[in-house]
Amino acid sequence: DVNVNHGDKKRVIPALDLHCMSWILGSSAEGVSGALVSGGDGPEDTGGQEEAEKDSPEQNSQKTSAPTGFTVLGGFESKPVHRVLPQWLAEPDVIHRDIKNNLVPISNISGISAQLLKKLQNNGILHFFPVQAEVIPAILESAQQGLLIGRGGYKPRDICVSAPTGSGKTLSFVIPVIQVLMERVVCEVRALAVLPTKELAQQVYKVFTSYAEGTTVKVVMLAGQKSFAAEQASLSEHRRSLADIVVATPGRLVDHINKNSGLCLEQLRFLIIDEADRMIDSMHQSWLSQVVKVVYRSGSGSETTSIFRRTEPAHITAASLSPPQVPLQKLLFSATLTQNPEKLQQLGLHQPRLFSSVHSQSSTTAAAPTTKQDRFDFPQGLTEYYVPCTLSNKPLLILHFILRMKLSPVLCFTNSRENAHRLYLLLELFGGIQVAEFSSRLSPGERKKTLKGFEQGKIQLLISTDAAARGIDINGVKCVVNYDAPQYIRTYIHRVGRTARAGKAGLAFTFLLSVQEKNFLQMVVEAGSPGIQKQMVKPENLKKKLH
Ligand SMILES: Nc1ncnc2c1ncn2[C@@H]1O[C@H](COP(=O)(O)OP(=O)(O)OP(=O)(O)O)[C@@H](O)[C@H]1O
Repeated sequence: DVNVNHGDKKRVIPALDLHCMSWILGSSAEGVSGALVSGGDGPEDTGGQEEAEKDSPEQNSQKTSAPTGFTVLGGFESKPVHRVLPQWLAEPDVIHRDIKNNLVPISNISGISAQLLKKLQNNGILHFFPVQAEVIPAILESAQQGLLIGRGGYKPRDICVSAPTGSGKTLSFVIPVIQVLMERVVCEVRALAVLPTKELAQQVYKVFTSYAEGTTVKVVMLAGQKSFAAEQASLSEHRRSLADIVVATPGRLVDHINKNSGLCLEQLRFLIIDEADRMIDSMHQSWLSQVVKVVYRSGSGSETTSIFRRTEPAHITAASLSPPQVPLQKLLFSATLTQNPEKLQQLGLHQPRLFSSVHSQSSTTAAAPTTKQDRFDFPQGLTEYYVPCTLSNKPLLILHFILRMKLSPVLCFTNSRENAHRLYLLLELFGGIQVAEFSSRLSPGERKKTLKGFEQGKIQLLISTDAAARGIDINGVKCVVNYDAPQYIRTYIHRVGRTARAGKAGLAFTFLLSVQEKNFLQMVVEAGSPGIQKQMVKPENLKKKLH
């Protein structure tokens, strides 16, 4: 047996392995170097190393070098092995971060009908934000040939978009999808947007319906807002589809697929996955594989001989190129899209194209190693602060922000619904401010009413769990307070992203106990925050009368 040194790690290679290695060396040197790399660097192997070191102390003391004539390949001591990003992730199409200075007049983007341009104008949208100016033409271009794959088997590339919170990602898929579907003849479900929560589905549904109004395009929501039977009735009538676009939550979607409720996805052209990183995390529910299965159902049965059969993408052959079929294109959106290729792999993307605003020094190139933590972009108008605090002065601090600093409306996040409820009761008892809570304690109807009241300025302070952290677009939130510091960077980014939306300014304060400071600040800086400043509130300011 032999000890091989990998930098500061040692690995015992049994004599039998050495035999094998010299045999392999003769046939495939690459195989050996690969085996050694994974042996020395992979975290899975650490246990194995420790085991080996424990089991054979006398071997450890030997410090033997490789036998004469045997060369260890790879230069492990000087060259650590790094994972390299695939090119599409390492070199994205860049989206400008600065919204205000990169507005594009809506008429400059070709391919949008006069009817849609008019609607945009009526909704007060005269310019596209940078993400829209990049992504709308890309989606329109991918459907240039109509809804079918043309001769030659052209299949559009899937599109991934990583752009900050509040940068306008919703319209960047709503506009092109409506534009493409306006030209359809028969009503069939051709676009499916999947969102993680009821509230988000409702929000996206509203945007879709507002732009589909006056066209023949029909939008249906499957998010459990209505009874199952009512949703089923809205999908089809006498086997005729009543929906072009379906907006759904994964649970309800799978329910409709399993119960065969009349949701036909055999003509699905666009699969929109909003809040994509969260949706990847919920992949254990296997909603995506269920969708893909029903999309390609027509190609697997007895109708396979039909000219309009739809087959799952596989190797391209002359035969596979000839029949025209509808391609399924995936469109992914998130403010915190993972850069982890293994996670993205679960989505089965086809030649993906990434649009990202993550600034260049943080995005890794094919030659550079990936960093330990994903880096993201923050909205430009956001100013971040942390406020050192103690457990007992937190309630006084939040009152100080509202009553002294006059920062309302404030959206305040806690880490649990119990904490949200307790703080709500305490502040109600204190009196003098309009306060409400938002969590799963409330029914969907109550939640909707609360958000509306907050948006209308009837509520000064909304205390929420992470139920309102993602995607929710509440107009006029000036300030976000993390009453409880978030544990994960993604949670932080989505929470603070409820302010500083659409190029506006906003403030975010995070209350930090002294034990939390070091780790939290490190997490935020490593994620790419442009800077988080310290905001001290003097104890004497909290002692003065607040009313
Ligand atoms: N071109 C535009 N001009 C003016 N306002 C816009 C434009 N595009 C979007 N907005 C507004 O900006 C706000 C944020 O847009 P949107 O909700 O699409 O952001 P997002 O990128 O999806 O954010 P999040 O990641 O938090 O979900 C919305 O209120 C929307 O109406």
